Amino acid sequence: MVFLTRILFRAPTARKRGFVDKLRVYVRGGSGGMGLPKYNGRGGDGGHVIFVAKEDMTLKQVIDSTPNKRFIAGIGANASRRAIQGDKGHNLTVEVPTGITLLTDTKQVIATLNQPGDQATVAKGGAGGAHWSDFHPKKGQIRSVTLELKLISDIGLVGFPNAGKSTLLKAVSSADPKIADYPFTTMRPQIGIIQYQDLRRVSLADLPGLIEGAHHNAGMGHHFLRHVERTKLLLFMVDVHGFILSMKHPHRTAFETVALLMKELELYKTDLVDKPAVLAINKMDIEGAGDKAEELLDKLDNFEDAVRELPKDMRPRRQVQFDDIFQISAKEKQGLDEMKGKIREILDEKLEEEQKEEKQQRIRRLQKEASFGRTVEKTADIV
Ligand SMILES: Nc1nc2c(ncn2[C@@H]2O[C@H](COP(=O)(O)OP(=O)(O)OP(=O)(O)O)[C@@H](O)[C@H]2O)c(=O)[nH]1
Ligand SMILES: [Mg+2]
Repeated sequence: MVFLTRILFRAPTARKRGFVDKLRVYVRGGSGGMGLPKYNGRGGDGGHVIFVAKEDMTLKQVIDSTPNKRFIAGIGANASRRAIQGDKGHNLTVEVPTGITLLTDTKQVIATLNQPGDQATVAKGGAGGAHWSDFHPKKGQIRSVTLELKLISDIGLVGFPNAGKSTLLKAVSSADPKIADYPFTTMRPQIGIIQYQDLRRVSLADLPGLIEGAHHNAGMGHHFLRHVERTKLLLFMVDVHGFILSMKHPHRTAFETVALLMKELELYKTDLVDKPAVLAINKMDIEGAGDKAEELLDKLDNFEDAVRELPKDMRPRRQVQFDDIFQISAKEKQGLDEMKGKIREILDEKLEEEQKEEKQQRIRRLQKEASFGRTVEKTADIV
């Protein structure tokens, strides 16, 4: 029993399983080369450290390739009698996963590399010595950079532990996640692909379960929520029977888990609450589920009143508006086809809106360019 309790309450970290989604590295641009006063020679500039996004790359591979996590570019060559202009130091190009955000120690974003081939200079080389610097070279830029990986997926699954998220992922995609009857079975995000009959593919990310206080690092913490930041749709999932972490913890009803999920989301980032979202009420195959689902739907319909009945620290400030609510059994594969169909409609609508918006932006840009062209012509006429 003592052993079991330990398993249940240890807040596991994904790192233990070798999954890395955050990495801090040291980067240094090359120093410039010395100038040569006698011949007015100029030292070569130091090389830059450049991060470039590559598809199918993991942060683990970055560590494996450079275990000391230090990336240093080449120094510029000194000017000499034979080479008045010293050679430039070589740039160091480091391949990193696509979907990486690069941050300074003060959490300022240096760049986000969303597409394969996107690149960012993370440490500039120092200028070579020349007459304007008294022939003294400059040092290269030195800093620590944190690489944060955000998975790219169409749909992000958000739910308490044991809600059945992994069971759903397995039921609707070819992914084969671990499923078990204890909390925090999933310890790292995993993506599955839902393939529709017309071959349209939609990706679904299964994340470790969230519990109340996740923002204080309870359970697995809420840092995995970063992986839903760029999803197009949030799929909330609740066990219709609610959740209990252990006998020592209070039982939370399905409505309470929904409210707590909304709260954790807004505590992580307020604008996550505005993302399109749907709710899956799971485990409808178990006896008594119908009444409990009714109760939940009722409370969602009267959200403000229902929330007021909750203790203050459990109340979300804002309500996530669900575009649709489904009653399913992930285990028995009931209601999944309908849910998949509706989800696809929502995603397609969103895609259409995005394309329309892109088109309008293009038109606006072209109109702007055209009116700029006219202005230039008019100016030319006047001259
Ligand atoms: N009766 C029933 N059991 C289900 C259903 N969906 C999942 N379960 C069971 O619920 C337990 C938890 O399922 P998981 O899919 O591992 O839950 P999870 O949300 O991924 O949990 P974490 O990874 O811990 O966050 C397992 O024992 C599943 O077999 C369902 O629709 N009906
Ligand atoms: Mg799971």
